[in-house]
Amino acid sequence: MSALIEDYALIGDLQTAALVGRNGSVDWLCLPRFDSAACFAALLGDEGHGHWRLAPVGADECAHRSYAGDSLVLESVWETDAGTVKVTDFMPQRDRAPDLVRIVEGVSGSVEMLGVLRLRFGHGAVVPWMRRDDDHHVAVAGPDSVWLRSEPPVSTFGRDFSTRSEFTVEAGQKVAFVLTWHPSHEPRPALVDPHDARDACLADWRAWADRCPLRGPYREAVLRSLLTLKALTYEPTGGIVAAPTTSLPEEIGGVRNWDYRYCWLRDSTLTLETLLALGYEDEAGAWRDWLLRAVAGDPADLQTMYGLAGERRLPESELDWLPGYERSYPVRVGNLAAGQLQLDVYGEVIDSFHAARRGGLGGRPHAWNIQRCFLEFLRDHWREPDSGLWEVRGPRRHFTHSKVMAWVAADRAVRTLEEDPSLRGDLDGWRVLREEIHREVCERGYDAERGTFTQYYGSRELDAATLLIPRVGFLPPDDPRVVSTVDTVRRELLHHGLVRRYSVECEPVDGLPGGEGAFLACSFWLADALFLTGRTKEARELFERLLAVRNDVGLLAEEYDPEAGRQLGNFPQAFSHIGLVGTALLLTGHGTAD
Ligand SMILES: OC[C@H]1O[C@H](O[C@H]2O[C@H](CO)[C@@H](O)[C@H](O)[C@H]2O)[C@H](O)[C@@H](O)[C@@H]1O
Repeated sequence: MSALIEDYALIGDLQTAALVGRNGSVDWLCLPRFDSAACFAALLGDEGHGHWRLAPVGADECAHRSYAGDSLVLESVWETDAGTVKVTDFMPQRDRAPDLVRIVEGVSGSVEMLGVLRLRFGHGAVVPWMRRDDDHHVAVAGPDSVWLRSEPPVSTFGRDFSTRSEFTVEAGQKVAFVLTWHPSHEPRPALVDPHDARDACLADWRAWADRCPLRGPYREAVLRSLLTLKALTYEPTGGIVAAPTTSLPEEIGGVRNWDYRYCWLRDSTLTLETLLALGYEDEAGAWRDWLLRAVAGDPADLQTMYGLAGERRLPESELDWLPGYERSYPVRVGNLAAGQLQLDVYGEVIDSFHAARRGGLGGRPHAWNIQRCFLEFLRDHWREPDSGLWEVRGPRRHFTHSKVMAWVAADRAVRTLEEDPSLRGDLDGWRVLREEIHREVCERGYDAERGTFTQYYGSRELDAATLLIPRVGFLPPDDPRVVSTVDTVRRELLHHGLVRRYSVECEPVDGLPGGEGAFLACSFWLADALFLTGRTKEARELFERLLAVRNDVGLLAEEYDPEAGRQLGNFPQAFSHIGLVGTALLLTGHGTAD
């Protein structure tokens, strides 16, 4: 039986990230980048697919754990009959090879410890050769090499295709393990001092967190979300991944298992707006520059997602040797949705440029050219059906949310021109375009009989994405159509107090078998819509309910099964954490609808 998704904590070095279970096992780690093959893939299989457990002999789970202050340095405390130990796990921010550091510290008594390391490169498929070299245990297979050492050296030996470390820690003693990856054709990189690295790592994260201006009741939750969003950033390029995992299921045992280790324009532009709203201009600027590089070219070739450096080919395939999280099969890498037409993306990107300008981020001369090209593309294509923000794998439709976001694109472009007449653009033509889209959405996307915006033209289905209509400024919050849409979505998509993105009961629009949990980002959007339509108390209650869904270290997956009380989907997911920060800002008077 795998650990629960919410049993994991995240550590990372701004180029990749690892998931550490409450049982002391690192069950997921891709090296050297987020989108590289995993060398620990037990998350999607079992220990034989690679993991590294470090725990007192015979103990199941740590007694409690937390991050050291506002950092990504994880401290797990183990209480045993023989004494107490603390294990500190982190990945030093990188200026060289990636390291995973685990420091065991005796707190009281004398505790026997066991480390079991099973490296399985190639997403759990490749068993490396091991050798000893210069106080290290070295694993090599093909392009990958991993070096393990401990300070002080402890008894470490091979058994059953694993590397075991057996030692005892007394109160006050420390044993530090450092696992270092590097390309196997290169010499071993310089050694990192684990204790100095810990201090530096803590100082870096704290300095970053200190820049958050938000005070008050939600500061701790917001900061953890911000730290998580920052941890999903690939620092060398400024790209931001949607989540560090692939194929954590949206339904246990189901097929809705996708690879999120890529940079979605939608998720990332929302991350940028979130960071910018809190003054994190460096990250926002790095993302904006990433975006300008990634999307350069014909606007018709715009993808919904890219690789960490803007790579375009992300072919989807199935890893048939991995059984999947709790047998949720297939495990996929790559993502077919990259090539879908999703019209909302144009609106999100242009909106983020608009937010960046208003947030004081200095312009880039070619940024406006790209927006103009996008607008011209939309003018010719906005009437086409698309796959929508939910990336349905069924037929393309005229999704109401996609058209609303096409309106956002035109609206922001018009407003930018009005604010800065020195820019070139077809102001009159774009005003007409904005008006045309608005009229059509109100005529064809709104069901007057039911009193609600619908998922797509002519459908009776609902879509929680229509909750964003007041947030993006398409209609004012007190418009009766907005108020009744919020009520209808709340009545029909609410599932044990949280919101489903759409109904999957009868003939699902997404073309996929099976169901899924409540969608956490949509649940935050309902809280926003309730707040904007004046129902502050209900908004706050829903927000508090959502805060309670976070795991013990403040992390959220994509979805939640309220009946089973379990998190579902890739973890931790940027979309959910963006939702959390957005709602907290609204509730505390720091955010506004556009
Ligand atoms: O459910 C079907 C789709 O699910 C994934 O997309 C979802 O995650 C994206 C990243 O967070 C988000 O941008 C999108 O709105 C979500 O629907 C998956 O990546 C798709 O391939 C899949 O069709």
